[in-house]
Amino acid sequence: MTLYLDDLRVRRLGECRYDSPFSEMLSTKQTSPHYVSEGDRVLLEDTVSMLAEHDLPPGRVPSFEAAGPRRKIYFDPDRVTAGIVTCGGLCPGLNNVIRGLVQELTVHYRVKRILGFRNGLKGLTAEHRNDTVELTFDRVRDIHNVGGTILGSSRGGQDADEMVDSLVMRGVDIMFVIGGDGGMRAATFLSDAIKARGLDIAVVGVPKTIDNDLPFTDQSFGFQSAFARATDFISSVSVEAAASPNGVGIVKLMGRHSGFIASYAALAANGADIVLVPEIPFALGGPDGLLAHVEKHVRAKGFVVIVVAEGAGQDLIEKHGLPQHNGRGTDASGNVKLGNIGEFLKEAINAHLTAVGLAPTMRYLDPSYAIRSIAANAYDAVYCLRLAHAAVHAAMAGRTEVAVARWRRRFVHVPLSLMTSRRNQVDPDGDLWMSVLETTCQPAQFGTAAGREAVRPAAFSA
Ligand SMILES: Nc1ncnc2c1ncn2[C@@H]1O[C@H](COP(=O)(O)OP(=O)(O)O)[C@@H](O)[C@H]1O
Ligand SMILES: O=P(O)(O)OC[C@H]1O[C@](O)(COP(=O)(O)O)[C@@H](O)[C@@H]1O
Ligand SMILES: [Mg+2]
Repeated sequence: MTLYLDDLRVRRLGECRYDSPFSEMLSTKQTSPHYVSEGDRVLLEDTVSMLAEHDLPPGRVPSFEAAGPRRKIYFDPDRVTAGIVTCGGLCPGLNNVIRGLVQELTVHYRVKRILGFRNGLKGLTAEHRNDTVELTFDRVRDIHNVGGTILGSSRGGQDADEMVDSLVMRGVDIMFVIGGDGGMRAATFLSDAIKARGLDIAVVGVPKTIDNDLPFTDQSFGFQSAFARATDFISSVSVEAAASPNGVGIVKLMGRHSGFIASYAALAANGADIVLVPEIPFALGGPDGLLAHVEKHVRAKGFVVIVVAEGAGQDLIEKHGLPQHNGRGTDASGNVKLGNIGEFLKEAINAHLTAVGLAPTMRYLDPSYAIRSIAANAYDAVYCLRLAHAAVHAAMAGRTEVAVARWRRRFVHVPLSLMTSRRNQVDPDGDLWMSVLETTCQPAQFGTAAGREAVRPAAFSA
């Protein structure tokens, strides 16, 4: 998808007429290596070759509006009501973002009314719209020390017009939606419905995903805390596998369509022999298949450690798996329910090693919720706070249909629709995956493309 400057422009509700509380601080600021002034923009691309491909004058190259405070703002803080909602799966740092939004709104902009809608976007339905929490700084002061979200979250679709009715009835001028791809999509529908009615309500998204699968953001908040926690489980199975006869350690980590957690956790633990991600299909059987590779490790050093992302190898489960491992349908938000690749591998490897006379000791861990329910670490705490600052500045300056993100280390405004225009995935040709291959020494692929189709592993032969 080629993006042009106009695709990256952010919608504004109108002219900014009020002095911002930051106007004095900003009066002498200009772009420097560590600051982007409000009149400047941040490049979408960052290599000479990519820029050269466009062959455009500097003012036309694709670029994002920089996030941050403006000298003039759109909303009169005295008359603003802000709303906050968290939706979708949990992720470390949700409470930090809520706290940061409330702190910035109340301390600097002196906004007096902030409503927390409960249990995700369900909280904006007619049935639940009056069941809100008044968010004051006192109420949120200590919430960043715990995981989860004080507002609750949920999955499942809602009617956009009903949600707009709720915002109107509760007098909300600015709505902050902290959510993943589903939440960003819902925020886009909400913005569309607001625009169709000609209402003066800003919608600002704070992208949240433990899977790190949202585009136009270097890494999503909470991701670092989550993969750091995941390394503990890799270490545990490594210790167990190494101490057991023919030990096989398997850790299944979250990552529905993107193997970032598995890749980063494996790099951090630096103890995995094999990493399997949804982006790179693999074959089980055959001389260069996964099972042969596992066997090689067990024969050579007595054990093997495998890190697998939950979305990996779904084609194999469909084809060779036992019915209890299959995925079934979709969840309330329309996300596919995946087959259990961890259990599938456990049985396939157990059967294979037993068949070749290496009866294994299997050590399997599925820490899923244990890694996403924790509090944010120090790095993510800072990141969440800065995203919250950016979101409040964007909203007060009348930006709408926008998400705040960190792109190439700068905080920027990304049009909401772009956040769901593609999925961030581990690039098999990218340098992250190269690092995984360098670290694990696993082959670039298990089985040839043709082999992946044709080879049926012995363990699952009819
Ligand atoms: N296609 C959709 N249409 C309308 N609303 C959606 C859609 N997908 C998701 N949503 C809304 O976004 C919320 C969160 O989506 P979900 O996929 O569960 O999590 P996430 O935001 O983490 O990806 C859902 O509760 C629902 O309200
Ligand atoms: O059991 P739940 O709540 O549906 O969550 C499971 C899924 O949530 C995820 O963490 C991602 O969810 P989000 O898109 O909501 O961030 C996946 O990795 C995982 O498959
Ligand atoms: Mg999602």
